[in-house]
Amino acid sequence: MRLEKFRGIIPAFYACYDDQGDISEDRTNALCDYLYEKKVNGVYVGGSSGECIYQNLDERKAVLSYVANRLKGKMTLIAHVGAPSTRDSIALAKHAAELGYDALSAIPPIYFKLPDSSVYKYWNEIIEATPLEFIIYNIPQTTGYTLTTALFEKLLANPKVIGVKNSSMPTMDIERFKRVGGDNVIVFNGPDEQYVAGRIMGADGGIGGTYAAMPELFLQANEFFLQGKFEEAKRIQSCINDIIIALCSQNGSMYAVIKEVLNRRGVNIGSVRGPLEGISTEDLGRIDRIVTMIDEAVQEFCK
Ligand SMILES: CC(=O)N[C@@H]([C@@H](O)[C@H](O)[C@H](O)CO)[C@@H](O)CC(=O)C(=O)O
Repeated sequence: MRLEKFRGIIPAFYACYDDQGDISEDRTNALCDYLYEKKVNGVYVGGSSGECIYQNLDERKAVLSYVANRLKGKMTLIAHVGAPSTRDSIALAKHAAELGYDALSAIPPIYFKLPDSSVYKYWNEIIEATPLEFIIYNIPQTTGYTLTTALFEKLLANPKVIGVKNSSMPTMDIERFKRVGGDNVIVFNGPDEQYVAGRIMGADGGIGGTYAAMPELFLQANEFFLQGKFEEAKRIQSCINDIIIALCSQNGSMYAVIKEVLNRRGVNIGSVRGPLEGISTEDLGRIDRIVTMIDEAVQEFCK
């Protein structure tokens, strides 16, 4: 029961900028309200989709504050606090704890290739800095570090470690982490393209970078899974994958394209920070088509 609040569809929260590219409280609030109305189970704040890597400490603290002020008590809040140094990660963790977040999460150390002992120490120092529970973030394709089941098991010896957000591509990794952790550990599916497969392999829910562009579809995929309607789940996943491929096939980065999709859906959260590329004029017409794909899929599956 304790972990029930972490199950389901948890969109990775996007960075919300004003027209000058600064963090915008109003636009952050607008994204919070949109996700609340869509009835998602929680938000994962300040991760990859939050462009954490391109924001300074004060900006990241501000985002954590704005989201907590708007959504605390309305849904589950997870703060991603991974930063280049342990010191900054701990500062973010303490800030999130003061704001009443439900759990912390962090990528492993980046840039230098560090041994498992350093990664273990880094995560443990964050975990020990606050009373909050902790979710490990395994995303080898961006960090270059792959969490092993052995290190996962070692980390789980600390009862504050409640699970892993697994963004590696093999769904077998989900099955292995679940095997090690058992029922008292939450495993999140990371690759949105295989949400349904991840659930079948044992994931308890998902945290995803494309969920907020089409929350209705992921919530419905989750429902189909829970109802044992696997044919329908497979069909909606297939539609979602067509949309994700389109989101990733433009001149602008996937996040810039998603932000324009959201703009068309009535939520303006600005664009992306360099070096991520914004959308081009040729993208505009193609984004119209993506919005239509989402609308048609919602009409077909979410009655
Ligand atoms: C590599 C990567 O960015 N993976 C994404 C996916 O949600 C990804 O955007 C999606 O599967 C589309 O490829 C998430 O796992 C990351 C995420 O949720 C986050 O921290 O923002």
